[in-house]
Amino acid sequence: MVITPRGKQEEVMALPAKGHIVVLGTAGSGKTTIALLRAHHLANIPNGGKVLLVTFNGALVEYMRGVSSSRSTKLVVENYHKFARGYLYSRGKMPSWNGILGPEEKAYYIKQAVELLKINYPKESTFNRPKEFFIEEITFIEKFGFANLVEYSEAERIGRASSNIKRENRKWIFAVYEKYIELREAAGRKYDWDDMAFYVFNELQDDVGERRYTHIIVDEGQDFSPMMIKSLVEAVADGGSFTFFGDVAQQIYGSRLSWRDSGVNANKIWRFNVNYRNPATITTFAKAVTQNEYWRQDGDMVEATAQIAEGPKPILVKFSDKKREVAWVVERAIATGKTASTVIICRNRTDIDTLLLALKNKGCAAIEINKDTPGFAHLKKLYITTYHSAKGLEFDNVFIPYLTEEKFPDPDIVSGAVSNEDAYADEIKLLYVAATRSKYGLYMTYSGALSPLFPEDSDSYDFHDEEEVI
Ligand SMILES: Nc1ncnc2c1ncn2[C@@H]1O[C@H](COP(=O)(O)OP(=O)(O)OP(=O)(O)O)[C@@H](O)[C@H]1O
Repeated sequence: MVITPRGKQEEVMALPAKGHIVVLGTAGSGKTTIALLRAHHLANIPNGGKVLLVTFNGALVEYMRGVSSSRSTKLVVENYHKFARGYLYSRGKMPSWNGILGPEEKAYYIKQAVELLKINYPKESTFNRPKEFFIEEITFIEKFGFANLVEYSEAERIGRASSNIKRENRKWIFAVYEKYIELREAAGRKYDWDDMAFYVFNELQDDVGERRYTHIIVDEGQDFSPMMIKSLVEAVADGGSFTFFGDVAQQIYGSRLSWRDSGVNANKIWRFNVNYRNPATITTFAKAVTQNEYWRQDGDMVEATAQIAEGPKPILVKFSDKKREVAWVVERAIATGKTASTVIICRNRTDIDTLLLALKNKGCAAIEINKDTPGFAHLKKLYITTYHSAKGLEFDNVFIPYLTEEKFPDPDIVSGAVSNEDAYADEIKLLYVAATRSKYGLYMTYSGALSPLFPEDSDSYDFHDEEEVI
């Protein structure tokens, strides 16, 4: 389908190919579409330089590759970590074996660092805080890229409801961070996934060589850390352009940090407020999600003021047990998947496995979408995925099972978080993302008690008991 950019989309397409551009848009407002179209446009400038289109989600990288039929050798689409590894490798800073520390090992070394400092400072109570607290705080230091204690001490600690740290105690946390780096290096690991961007940025600052990319475009930018954005801005060639597309309502990777702290310097912020994907019935439901008590308001959020599509009101069905719930979801999803693209969105692997098995028993092999899904395309088929991997994608019909208190918010996330409020505020955005994937139908189910993250506004959906639908 050929898409003609409209309104503000058209204005963004026509912006000059230099400087910084920021586009904030509501779900379905064409951010990805315009990111792709602009990337092609820039890559086709005669004698122009190369273009890098970066997105967070691997499934979306594949989707974008699939959507762009006219492949230009000047356009590269990849996720941030591929870019970061490639760049560090090109500078001789990436060990050929895996030099990146995974999250579990990171947690292990941070714990070790705390234990070692405790021995040296037995009276310091900061070291008695839970391990999760240190992991979260060190990740914050990494994502911001504080180079020293002074920078860290002066920073406002944003995006966190509880456990404020007294400024005078930040030195202890920074000491844990430094000890962690020391232990990590002794084990031969140069980076973890959260601080690679810091090293990329520093390396770029020393790198006087020619930049590979003249234009860099970021899609789903709300989930990039300030340091990731900073490093991409730094990677642009002189006279080139950097364009940021994002939606703060869809920030689902728990960092709660703002693009505003990343050194992007745009004269004007473009706001896309026309939703081309969701019917008004779904934008009304999505809005009700943002009015739940656990949702944190953000001035950068863009509300949909107009919709193009039409569709039925979302439904919520209550079942007496999970078995019946799964049976209904499987039967209905198989039926709609025969005539329209349909997805079942789950919170975790276990739920996906349960549903895959139930689908298989009904003779249906659903297509699983994950970060490695090659050449994903939205055919008239049944797909299954997680909330996280559904990000950026769209389907005619969306099924969201298990919206029960017991499963959503995910109890593992809540128990591993420093505060319940933070975990709830992160989890509720998953529901917003999942609901806004739908171009037509939205079918939600639960058994037992309804999730506290579900909208309180019951006018935004139709409620049914199982007897009414079976
Ligand atoms: N100008 C347009 N005319 C017709 N359709 C459009 C237009 N712009 C976008 N669309 C369609 O709207 C849908 C949503 O677009 P897109 O996925 O780019 O939005 P998005 O802002 O990236 O959404 P999200 O943030 O929710 O993932 C797509 O099906 C796209 O083809």
